[in-house]
Formats: sequence, structure tokens, C-alpha cells
Amino acid sequence: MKNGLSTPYVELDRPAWAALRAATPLSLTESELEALRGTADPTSLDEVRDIYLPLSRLLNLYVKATRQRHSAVRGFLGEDDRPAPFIIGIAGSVAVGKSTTARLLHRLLAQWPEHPNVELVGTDNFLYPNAVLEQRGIMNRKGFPESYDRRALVRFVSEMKAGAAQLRIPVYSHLAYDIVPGAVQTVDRPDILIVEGINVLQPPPANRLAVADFFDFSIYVDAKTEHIRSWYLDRFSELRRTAFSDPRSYFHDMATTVPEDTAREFALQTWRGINEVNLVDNIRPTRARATLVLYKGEDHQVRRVRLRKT
Ligand SMILES: Nc1ncnc2c1ncn2[C@@H]1O[C@H](COP(=O)(O)OP(=O)(O)O)[C@@H](O)[C@H]1O
Ligand SMILES: CC(C)(COP(=O)(O)O)[C@@H](O)C(=O)NCCC(=O)O
Repeated sequence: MKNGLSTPYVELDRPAWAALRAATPLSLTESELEALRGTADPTSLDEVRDIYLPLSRLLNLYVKATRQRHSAVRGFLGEDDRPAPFIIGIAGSVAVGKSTTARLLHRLLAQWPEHPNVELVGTDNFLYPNAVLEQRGIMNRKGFPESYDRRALVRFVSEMKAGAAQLRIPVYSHLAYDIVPGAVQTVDRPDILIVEGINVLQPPPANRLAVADFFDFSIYVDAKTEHIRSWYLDRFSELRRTAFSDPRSYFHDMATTVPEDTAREFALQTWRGINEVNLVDNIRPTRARATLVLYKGEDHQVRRVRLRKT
């Protein structure tokens, strides 16, 4: 229906969204942005100004409103414990640029005048180790729902929400392409927790809780599949010149013995056989549940923003 009453969403083009920045100041320099950008990601200061500052302003309003609601409920119950962390989920395909979005928000939110303690957690930390994936015959399903320890991830966000201190979670390394044995990330009662990963809006199995049940706000980063494919391939080429040349890289042979066209074909097969199937079957179907969708054009710039109003 076109009357706008039957849809819970409002869609804004880039200029309309950018205008909602109001007076939010830009507090990021080009060199700081450089350090936050992912490999082959061209996000510019214009993008920060037009897209991320309005988002930072909206999140600030959400955090304040959520705090007020929690404190009303605590008052009702006669409790006076500290507020639960505000949890933001960031979803989207492999290679769409979620981690740049997550790192930018991490930085912008931490710079609010109230200086909240913001923590960022990637769901790749909850992937099963390669040894387990191999044992289960699902090494070629890395990133699919069954490749994650879903229960451990749900337990983590649920304990965070309940105010648990010093939670220790595993650590995934893109370089090793595996969970790092013995490594831990400690997350200690942040004011705001950002949880980033392809699977964060996935529905739960029947009668179970989903990670997204603990989110106060969620963002889906979207683009046309053909554009994400070319970003994936370009990034693979760039990684061949950079990260893969590190002898510790799982893909070291791609930078040394494997010729360029064979490496590109390998990347294309990985995209087609794993990441695109996962995008179409499992990731994009979760988009409707996001509070906010960022639609990127071919040049990685956000063209439109869709916000859930209700
Ligand atoms: N094989 C790899 N080796 C090193 N870094 C990688 C590799 N694959 C992905 N990355 C990096 O890991 C980060 C997350 O990538 P990904 O999960 O595809 O999500 P997104 O591109 O949406 O942030 C990116 O910054 C990317 O550059
Ligand atoms: C580790 C990933 C599943 C991303 O996981 P996420 O951080 O989104 O939970 C992905 O980067 C990946 O490795 N996919 C497998 C196919 C590939 O090598 O591209």
C-alpha cells in the first residue's frame, strides 16, 4: 500500500537523511578514519558526515529513551542496580563493509559528551574452530548458521544484558582463518555493546531465544549482490598483496605459489559456492527485522536509508 500507514518503515534518500545530522559535530580526522577502514573499503569523511553523524544522533536519542524506560521499570520494582548495556546489532553479507560500519560507530559513540564505554564484539569469535567444522564436514559452510556456536553467543548477550562483569569470549583470527587457541577477549560491563556479524538477525530455532532478542537497535548493511561480489573479489586481490603475504596467513599460497588468475577463480568460487548462497538463503531474509537499513551503491556510498518507525 502506498499511503504509508501500512508500513512500519520510512525511507529517506541521502540528502534527506544527511540533513538529520543537525548540529552533531564531526570529530574524526582523515588519518583516524584511515585506521578504521577495512581492506579496500573507500568510506570517506563525507560518508561519515552524511550517514554516520545522523545515525550517531539517532542512537543517542535511542540510548537516552531506553535508559529512561529501564529506570522507570527499576523504580517500579524498587531495584537500584546499574542500567543494562544498550546493545546494537550490525548485520549484512560478507564483504559488505559491516566491520567498517561497526568500528566507525564504536568511535563516534565513544566520543559523545557523556563518554560511554563502548565495546565491539564480532560474531566470528563464536564460529566453531576449523577442527570442529572439519569433523562435522561443514568447512565449506563457514558463516552459515550451523557454523556458529549459537548457544554460546546467545548466552553471552543475555549475560551482558543481565549486567555480568568480565565475560571472556573466544577470539577469531582472519589471518589464521580459525579460532586462536587459548586467546580470549574480555568484555566488562560496557554502557554500549556493538555485536557485528552476518548472522546477528537470524531467527532462533523454535522455542529458543535469538541474539536479536537482546538488541535495542539493529542495522543491516545492504547492497546489490553483484556489487558485493565485486567488492569481495577486489578485496581478495588486495589481501593477496597484503595480509596473505604474511607466512602465518591461511591463504599464504595465494600470495606466493598460486598465479593471479587461479587465485581470482578461487575467490570467485568461494563467493559463488559459500558467501553468495549464504547471503541469499540466510542473511538477506533477515533484513526486514533491522531497525535501520543502509543501502549502498556500487561505489560503497550509502544512497538510501530505511528506518523502522514502529
Ligand atoms: N582472509 C582474510 N584475511 C585477512 N583479513 C580478512 C580476510 N577476510 C576478511 N578479512 C577482513 O576482515 C574484516 C571482516 O570481513 P567480513 O566478515 O567479510 O565483513 P565486512 O566486509 O562486512 O566487514 C574485513 O575488514 C576484512 O578486510
Ligand atoms: C568469518 C566469516 C564467516 C565472517 O563472519 P562474521 O564476522 O560475520 O561472523 C567470513 O569472513 C568467512 O570467512 N567466510 C567464509 C568464506 C570465505 O573465506 O570468504
